[in-house]
Amino acid sequence: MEGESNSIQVDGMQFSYDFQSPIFFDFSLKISPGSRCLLVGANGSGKTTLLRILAGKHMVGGRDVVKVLNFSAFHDTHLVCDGDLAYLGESWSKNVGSAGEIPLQGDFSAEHMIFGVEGVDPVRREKLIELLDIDLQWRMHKVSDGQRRRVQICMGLLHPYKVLLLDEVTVDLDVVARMDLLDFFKEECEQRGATIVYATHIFDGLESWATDLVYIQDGVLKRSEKLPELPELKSSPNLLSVVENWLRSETTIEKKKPVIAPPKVQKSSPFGSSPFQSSRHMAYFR
Ligand SMILES: Nc1ncnc2c1ncn2[C@@H]1O[C@H](COP(=O)(O)OP(=O)(O)OP(=O)(O)O)[C@@H](O)[C@H]1O
Repeated sequence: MEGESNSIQVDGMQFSYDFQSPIFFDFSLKISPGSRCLLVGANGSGKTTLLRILAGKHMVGGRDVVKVLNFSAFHDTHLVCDGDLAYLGESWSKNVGSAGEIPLQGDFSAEHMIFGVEGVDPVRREKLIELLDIDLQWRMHKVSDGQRRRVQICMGLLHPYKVLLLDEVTVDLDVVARMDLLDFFKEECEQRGATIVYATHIFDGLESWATDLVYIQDGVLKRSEKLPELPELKSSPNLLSVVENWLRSETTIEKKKPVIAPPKVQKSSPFGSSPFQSSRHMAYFR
């Protein structure tokens, strides 16, 4: 089967928040194993939404529409439970700490947070603590945003994922931490065949880091290319100027037409019946 060769495969996806018109309409994407794929696009183009869908946080379509490692991102919960699929997104910055998306109240040390994750290879844990220069005595409610972010990243990487989804997680990191982390990710892809999708607006040092580039505009896939083969990169000084040119020359995409009427809420189902609607309410139980 063709899908087996891709770490991520999206076929004809449609997604809308609540009863709004679809952000994604007939959206398809393939990402191969070992890729370090940059996901770029203007603010509001759908990067976070796409990553959250890939992370299994929204139910979209049927089992075959959004596949990660050839399993359904939403339905096959073992992807996340076994650590094969990891997602690093929303910042903990406004919370003391966090267990997934649940904010924690209280005085926790970095050690308490990191060593609270079970079933972890101690060598990998030590490596990450060292890489991210984490002081285990840090009190999570007193550290800086960047220090808190390091603990969040460390916890998210403790299990050796096969697919890692990153939603601009390096934004609070200093340049040394950022570059060290990018090197670590590269090593993970090259040595273990891990696949990384990284949504970012910061392109420093990424020309030689990324293998693939996906550009979306208003939920539409505009480009999906191998980075070394990107023609614009041959005539531009860097990736920043390539992406800047793309975003500056964006013209309004004709509004996508919803193909489904807003579902009538049926008595038998509190959530309506359309398989295309967002099912965030279900994600809350995960
Ligand atoms: N929870 C939500 N409910 C309704 N609409 C939403 C929700 N989250 C995002 N949107 C809308 O979906 C669209 C895509 O948002 P998304 O956050 O995916 O964009 P993005 O590309 O990640 O943007 P940024 O670069 O600013 O992070 C935007 O128009 C946004 O207003």
